[in-house]
Amino acid sequence: MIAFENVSKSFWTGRDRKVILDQVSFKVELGNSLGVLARNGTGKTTLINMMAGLEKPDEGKITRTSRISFPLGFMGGITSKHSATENARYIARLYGLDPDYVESFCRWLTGIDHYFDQPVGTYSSGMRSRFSFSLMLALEFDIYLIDEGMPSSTDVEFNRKAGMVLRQRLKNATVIVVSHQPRTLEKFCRSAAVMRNGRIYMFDSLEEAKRLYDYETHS
Ligand SMILES: Nc1ncnc2c1ncn2[C@@H]1O[C@H](COP(=O)(O)OP(=O)(O)OP(=O)(O)O)[C@@H](O)[C@H]1O
Repeated sequence: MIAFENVSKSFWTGRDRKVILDQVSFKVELGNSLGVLARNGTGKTTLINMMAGLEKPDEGKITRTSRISFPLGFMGGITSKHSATENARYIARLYGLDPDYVESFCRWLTGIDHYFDQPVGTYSSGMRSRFSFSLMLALEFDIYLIDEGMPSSTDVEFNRKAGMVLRQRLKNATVIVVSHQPRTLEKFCRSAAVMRNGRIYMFDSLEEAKRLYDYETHS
């Protein structure tokens, strides 16, 4: 479970305050995957980072009682000067998992062959995003945090394997996706919310959320 209680967050832009959340309260229970619709620049990444514990609220309380992933695509835990092998084994130890399992899972999923033993700094952006996604899937969380859908990979074999593993994980896991596109949320979510003007409006279905979002977008 993730619960926000009276959470506020804003940034000083040099001229005024950009309000991301203003006294917001909501809860995401296990099994109730949530999609949050928000227009670009409203604070999607900030919201996901707060759920992951990467950003602190200015006020209020965020409670996490489950194993919550880092945001999909987040490279913060990965060191560029070390190889994928070293990173995978180190991160496995941090999470109390078998390093042999995590290394071989990531090798299989990324399909980057001998580059797996080269420094991550030498990878293309596609290779990096495949590696960080494979790590997230190797670690098995209760709640997966996804910012704007799947990583854009042109590797057909990776997309096939990653999609298969993700579907398997989602049978037991809960997903929170933030996106500006309702289509991204359709695949994953049972309930939906709209984020705008520092507030989060919760709905039981994506259809209801889309009505408010479309109204906002077109008005
Ligand atoms: N550390 C920061 N300092 C100042 N302003 C920030 C900071 N982080 C984010 N912002 C501002 O807060 C707003 C929301 O940023 P955020 O990246 O969360 O939005 P987003 O909805 O994910 O954006 P996009 O759709 O463009 O990816 C933006 O105007 C951004 O410039």
